[in-house]
Amino acid sequence: MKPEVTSVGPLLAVRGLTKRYGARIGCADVGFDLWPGEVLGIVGESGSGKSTLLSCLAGHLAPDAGSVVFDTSEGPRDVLAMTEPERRRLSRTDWAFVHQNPRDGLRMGVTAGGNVGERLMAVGARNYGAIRDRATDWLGRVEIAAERIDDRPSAFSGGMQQRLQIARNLVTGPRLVFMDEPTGGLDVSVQARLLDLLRGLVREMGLSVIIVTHDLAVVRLLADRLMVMKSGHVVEQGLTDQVLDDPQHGYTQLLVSSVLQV
Ligand SMILES: Nc1ncnc2c1ncn2[C@@H]1O[C@H](COP(=O)(O)OP(=O)(O)OP(=O)(O)O)[C@@H](O)[C@H]1O
Repeated sequence: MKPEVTSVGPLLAVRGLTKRYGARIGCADVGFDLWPGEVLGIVGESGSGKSTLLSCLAGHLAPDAGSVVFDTSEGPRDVLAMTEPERRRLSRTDWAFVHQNPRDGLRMGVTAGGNVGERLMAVGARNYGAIRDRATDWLGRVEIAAERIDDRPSAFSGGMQQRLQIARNLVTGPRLVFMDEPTGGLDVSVQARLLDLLRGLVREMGLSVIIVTHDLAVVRLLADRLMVMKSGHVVEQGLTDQVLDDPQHGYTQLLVSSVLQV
């Protein structure tokens, strides 16, 4: 019998990632490993470089230096050295990206069922009935009533739109999910419910996630590990509870004590 091949390395290995905007630093010399099933939170005040870093990692922005090695099904590959079609394929199959604004991650002119179903079609699903069944199932998992399947997201509340974006992203079982302030821009009560839902899905699916947020409550609940950014640099990283309960860097201490308005 052939031995099962199991991956032994990190899912994502990032080294020396640097992006400048002219003389201004976006992010500088960022490095970390993300292991399968791990949730990494990236926190820092506004302008600290979180979005720049996430955009570079997800291939939306070309960094000036560094490497982002992803453990593809054919072995580790530097994402930055991939061709555009290769990267697009990765974004459709192994990767998912949950935007802060659901409008950036949904097709507003397509029905809720279509939004979820077209992701399945992008990875090869062809049977209409089976696609609709999977879409219905996923709407249920994100607490959207099945009877809304033929409604367009423009008829949904902000919270529903965000849950639909999550269903669209997770339906194909991605190996790595990027999230950019997924609970930002929502009412506090809606945020709490969404966070609960996300936590359930992350645990149930054993997702590997990189999540950017300025909200420490979000990472406290979701992230195994935390990276704290200031002025484009990582100033502290470690296990979430350790970093939040016993911050070593003065900047993290300020963040945690809420002296800094993030
Ligand atoms: N397109 C751009 N052109 C020039 N400078 C930029 C651009 N985007 C970001 N920056 C600068 O890069 C630095 C990091 O910004 P970035 O948006 O990554 O931070 P952030 O932590 O995500 O902030 P926020 O939480 O407000 O989104 C800031 O100094 C910002 O002014």
